[in-house]
Amino acid sequence: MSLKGPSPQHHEGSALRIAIVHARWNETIIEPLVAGAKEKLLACGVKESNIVVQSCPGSWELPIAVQRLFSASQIQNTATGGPSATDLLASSTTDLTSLPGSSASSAGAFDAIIAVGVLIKGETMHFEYIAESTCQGLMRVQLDTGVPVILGVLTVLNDEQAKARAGVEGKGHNHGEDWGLAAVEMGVKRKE
Ligand SMILES: O=c1[nH]c(NC[C@H](O)[C@H](O)[C@H](O)CO)c([N+](=O)[O-])c(=O)[nH]1
Repeated sequence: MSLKGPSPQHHEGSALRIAIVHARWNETIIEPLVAGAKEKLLACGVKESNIVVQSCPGSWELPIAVQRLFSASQIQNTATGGPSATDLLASSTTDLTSLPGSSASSAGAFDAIIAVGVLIKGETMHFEYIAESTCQGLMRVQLDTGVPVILGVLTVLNDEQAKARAGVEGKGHNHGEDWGLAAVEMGVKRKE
């Protein structure tokens, strides 16, 4: 067993509804990661009809793409102690629920969300800024909503590292599988 991977546990996912939100940059890596996560969801009993897959342009958009799955009333920005989204809605003169992406979607029914992106270091500092902001943003969404958001964002220094973490060309291990298992575990625990 790898020194690094999570120690395996089995959790039964037949009652879970899971969303996978993935970026479209570096799609030759994204695709196997998403497939690996979905394979493990199904292996744990999650119904195919309860797995929703959506995409966004890049990893920078992942936090807002995940957050827009929730209605404003499901987002409590308790992290800052500020007014909840409900308070803001009540005081707002604008009907925020009419804004695109703020519809009271059925996202509240999601038991966990997997956010998948592949960031590959280039010649500039762009990588660092996106990586930090995306990770902080996804952490904030999960704490604001109470719905586990599994961090499926690879932050690698070159293509070879990305391939090894997606199990591409028979190399390494597909981390998407770990993210699928984590989503089932956290989704089950959220319902306990
Ligand atoms: O998902 C990624 N987005 C990337 N950039 C796009 C970014 O996520 C946004 O989509 C874009 O800046 C528009 O907001 C990447 N690089 O720039 O290298 C990358 O490697 N991976």
